[in-house]
Amino acid sequence: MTQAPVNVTVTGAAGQIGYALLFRIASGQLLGPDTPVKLRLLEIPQAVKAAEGTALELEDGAFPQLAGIDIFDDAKQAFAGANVALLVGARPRTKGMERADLLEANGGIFKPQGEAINAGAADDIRVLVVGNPANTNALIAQSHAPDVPAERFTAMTRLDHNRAVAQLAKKLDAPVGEVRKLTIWGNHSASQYPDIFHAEVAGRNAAEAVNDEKWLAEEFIPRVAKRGAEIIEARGASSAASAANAAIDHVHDWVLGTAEGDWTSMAIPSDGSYGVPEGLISSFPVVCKGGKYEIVQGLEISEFSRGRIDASVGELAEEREAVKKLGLI
Ligand SMILES: NC(=O)C1=CN([C@@H]2O[C@H](COP(=O)(O)OP(=O)(O)OC[C@H]3O[C@@H](n4cnc5c(N)ncnc54)[C@H](O)[C@@H]3O)[C@@H](O)[C@H]2O)C=CC1
Ligand SMILES: O=C([O-])CC(=O)C(=O)O
Repeated sequence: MTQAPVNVTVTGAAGQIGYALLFRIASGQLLGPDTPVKLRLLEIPQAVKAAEGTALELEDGAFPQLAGIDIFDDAKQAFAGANVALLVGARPRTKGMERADLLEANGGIFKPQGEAINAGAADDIRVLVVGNPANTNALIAQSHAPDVPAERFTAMTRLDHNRAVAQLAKKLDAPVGEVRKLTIWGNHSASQYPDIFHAEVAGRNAAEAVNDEKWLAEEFIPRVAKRGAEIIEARGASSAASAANAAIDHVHDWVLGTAEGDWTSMAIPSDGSYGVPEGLISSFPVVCKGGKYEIVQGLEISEFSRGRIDASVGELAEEREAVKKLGLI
């Protein structure tokens, strides 16, 4: 390891995703085993002590890739020099809260974090927003970082992607490693559209192999889209280790590339491809190479898919209007 350490800022470090995520980063799974990392943890003042406890445990891991840990309750300091930023901390919805209240509460978090990224992050900063509502939180942060290229702000739909891969593999009784080219379109919400029409399983077209539109419409799509709620119901808490795993996958593939002959799903600022209004942070099929992502072009979109993509993208456009009205973007 002769390389200079990469600064990775993680917000919400004392939360449940943070706890699962930090050990994976420290062990070299985010950026590869040869890249040393320095962790910069951001928490609210009341949770700094808990983050310090996690830092003690990280130390006890004796990870050769971990070059240091700093803990902050100030965003400007936490993002100073950041090369990778994982924005996990967010305000969860509580009883009686309307969607607009949630957007407003999160605006109070993602606006100053966007400003802090703009002020002090490294030139090669890459941002992944995990905290919900992830797509629109990413839009808020991005709009307050005018000096950072817009495409560096992304939101996480990789958990949805991985969930869809697993469900499809199970249906076809195939190993997950045989599933390729699946796509999540739209918002990380129940309106998302997991698309298997271009997917392949063991080299065969997945939709043809499944050959069961009823299963697709009534089981697969709702199961993937509502998996978050299913986990909450079963575990009594929202997905944490699987969300951390997906965050690792997202950044790993963005920096180190997607596998040859495959693609992944990332929520990224739309360039207008596939009729998604420009600027919305919406999930697309992407290929990553040389540290950059590119939308997979030229896929044929059936009527079945079109309606579902439009519905999810419509929801994103409504969220954008709502945060505009609140003066958050
Ligand atoms: N995009 C996705 O696929 C998924 C997103 N999520 C979302 O990720 C977020 C985090 O989930 P958990 O870790 O389970 O929540 P958690 O409640 O266990 O942890 C959140 C942490 O964020 C901290 N925090 C709050 N405001 C902060 C701020 N301004 N700066 C820094 N830290 C702050 C809190 O103190 C807390 O420690 C939630 O919004 C959740 O809905 C969860 C699963 C999947
Ligand atoms: O549903 C939730 O609250 C957490 C989440 O985003 C997911 O598991 O996909």
